[in-house]
Amino acid sequence: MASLSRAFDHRKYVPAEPVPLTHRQWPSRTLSRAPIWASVDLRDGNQALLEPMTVEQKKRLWALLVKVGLKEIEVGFPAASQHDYDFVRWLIEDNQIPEDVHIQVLVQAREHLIERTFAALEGVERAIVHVYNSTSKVQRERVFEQDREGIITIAEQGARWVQEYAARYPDTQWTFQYSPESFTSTEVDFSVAICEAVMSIWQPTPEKPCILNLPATVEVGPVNHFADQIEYFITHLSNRDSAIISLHTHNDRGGAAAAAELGLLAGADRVEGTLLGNGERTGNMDIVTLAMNLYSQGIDPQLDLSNPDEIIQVCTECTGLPVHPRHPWIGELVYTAFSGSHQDAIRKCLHKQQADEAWQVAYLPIDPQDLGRDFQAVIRVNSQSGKGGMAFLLERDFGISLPRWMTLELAPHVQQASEQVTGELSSQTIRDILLDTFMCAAPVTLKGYRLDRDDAECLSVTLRHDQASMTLSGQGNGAISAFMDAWQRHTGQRVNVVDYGEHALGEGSDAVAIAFVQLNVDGTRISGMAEDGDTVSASLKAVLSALNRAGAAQALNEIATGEAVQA
Ligand SMILES: CC(=O)SCCNC(=O)CCNC(=O)[C@H](O)C(C)(C)COP(=O)(O)OP(=O)(O)OC[C@H]1O[C@@H](n2cnc3c(N)ncnc32)[C@H](O)[C@@H]1OP(=O)(O)O
Ligand SMILES: CC(C)C(=O)C(=O)O
Repeated sequence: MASLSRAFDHRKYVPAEPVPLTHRQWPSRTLSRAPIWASVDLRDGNQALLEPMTVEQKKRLWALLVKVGLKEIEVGFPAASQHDYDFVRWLIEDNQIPEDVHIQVLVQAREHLIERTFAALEGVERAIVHVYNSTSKVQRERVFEQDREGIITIAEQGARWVQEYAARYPDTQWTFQYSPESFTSTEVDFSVAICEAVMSIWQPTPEKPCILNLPATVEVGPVNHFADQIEYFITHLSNRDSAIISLHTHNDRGGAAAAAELGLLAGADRVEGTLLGNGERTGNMDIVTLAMNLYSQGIDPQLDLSNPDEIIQVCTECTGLPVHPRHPWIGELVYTAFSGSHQDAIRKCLHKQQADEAWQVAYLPIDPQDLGRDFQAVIRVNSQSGKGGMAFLLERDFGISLPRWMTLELAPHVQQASEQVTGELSSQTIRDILLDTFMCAAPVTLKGYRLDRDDAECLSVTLRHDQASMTLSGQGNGAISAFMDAWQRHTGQRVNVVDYGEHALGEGSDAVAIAFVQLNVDGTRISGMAEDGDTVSASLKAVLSALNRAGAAQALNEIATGEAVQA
C-alpha cells in the first residue's frame, strides 16, 4: 500500500465487507409491531458518563424506566463496582422490581466476575444474566491475541460458568443472554458459529429461549449493511426458534435508530437502547426516537412517552447531559416552524384537520399534543417567516383573523421589524405593528353617527378634527357606502371600497367587533382597521383609519367649509 499521508486521507479506511446474502428479504418488509424493549441506561449509559451515577440517581432513573413501561432493564455491571452491586441489592432487598419486569446484569466471560454477579443477584425472582466477549478480527488479533477457536473457548467457558452458577440459585428464573461484542466488525459466519457454540451449552428451547444480542458496539458501516448482517445471522442460525434475537446499536455514524429499524425488518425481536440516547461515544440507540418512529407509523410502541418533559428532566439530571433542542421528536424546537412557507402550510392544514381523521398536517409528522406539547410553540416569527406565521399568531393569541389582503398588507411591516431584531418577534409585537400601522384614530376622529334605514341608508357622521366638529351626510346601500358618499361629497376625493372584512373578537353580548377595510382613494389603495363594541362604529372607524392614513386631515383642510358645520 502506498504510504498514507498524515493529513485527512480516506485511503486509511476500508469499506465494510459485503455480506454474502443474495436474496435479502428485509428491504421488502414493513414493521407492524413494537420490539421487546430493553433499557441499558443504567449500564451502558452509566459507564459512558464522566461521573457515573450515584445510587440515588440510579434509583431515580430506574423509577422513570419502570414508569415509561420498560420490562427488561439492564441495571449495571455489579461485579465491576460497589455502586452497581449495592444498587442491585437495593432493588432486590427493597422489593423494587415489579412482577412484570426483568432486571438484567452484564458480566465478562470470567469466572470470578460471574461468581460475584450471581452473589449480587441472590434472592431475585427473575433476572437476565448477560455475558459477553469480543469477537471481531481486530480484537481477536490485537487485544486477545487468540484465533477463532480461542475466542470460542472464552465464550463457551463464560456460558458454562453462567450455567453453573445459575444452578446454585434454583429459586430464581434465569434467562441467559450472550453478546458477541463488536458483532458489526466480526465476520458473519464467525458470529453464527460462536453463538451456536454458546447455545449448545445452554440448550435453550422455544419455550425457554436464550437471548442473542448482536451489538453494533461501534457503528462501522452503513445501516443497510447492518441489516444484511442481521438477516444473514438469523437465516443461518440453527435453532433460531430457541433464541430471541436482540439488537444493540450505537450511533457512531448517526444511524443507531435506523440500523435498529432495519435490523428489526431483518427479523430481530428485541432492541436495547437508552432513553434519549446516552451511551458510549456518540451514544446508544435512543429508545424514545425509535418508539416515536413506530408511533408515527401507526404502531403502538408499548411505551408511555406522553410526558417527554419528565423524561428529559430525569435523564438530564441523572446523566448531566443536555438535550439538543433539535433532538428527534422531543427537542424544544422540533415542532416550531420559523420559515414562511412551512408556517403557511401548517396553519392551513391545522384549520382543515378534523378530530376524527388521520393526522394530515404538513411539516408536523405527529400531533405535538400527543407529547404534551401545545401549539404555542409551533409557529414562531423571525426574518425567515412569511405572512402565514404572523397570521397564525394573531389568530391564536388574540383571535384576530386577518382577511388575506390585510395579511398581505401587514407582511412587509412585520418583515421589516423582524430584520431589525436579532431574534424572533412575539405575537404581542406583531399585534402592536398591526395596530400602529392600520389603526389610525387620529387626527380625524369619529365623534358619532346616525343611520336612518329607509330605501337607501342615510348616514350623518360627526367627525372631529383640530378642536372642530363637522357633520357629513351621505347615502348608500350600507353604512360604509353611505360614509364613502358623504366623504366624496364633502372633500371631492374619489373613494371606493376595495375590500372589507369584519368579525367579532370573543363571544357573547360584550364581544367587540374588529373591522378591516381597504379603500381606493384617488387611485391609491390604502387600508385601515378599527375595533369597537358597536359593529357600525367599528366599520366607520376602520374607514376613517384608512382615510387618516391617506391624509384625511389635509383633505378636510383643503375643502371649502361648504356643508361642514363648525361646532
Ligand atoms: C462494549 C461494552 O460496553 S462491554 C462493557 C464494558 N464495560 C466495562 O468494562 C465497565 C466495567 N468494567 C470494569 O470495571 C472492569 O473491566 C472490570 C472490573 C470488570 C474488570 O477489570 P480488570 O480485571 O482490570 O480487567 P479488564 O476489563 O481490564 O480486562 C482485562 C482482562 O480481561 C480480559 N477480558 C476483557 N473482556 C473480557 C470478556 N468479555 N470476557 C473474558 N475476558 C475478558 C482481557 O482480555 C484481559 O485479559 P488479560 O489480563 O489476560 O490481558
Ligand atoms: C456488552 C455489549 C452488548 C455492549 O455494550 C456493546 O457491544 O456495545
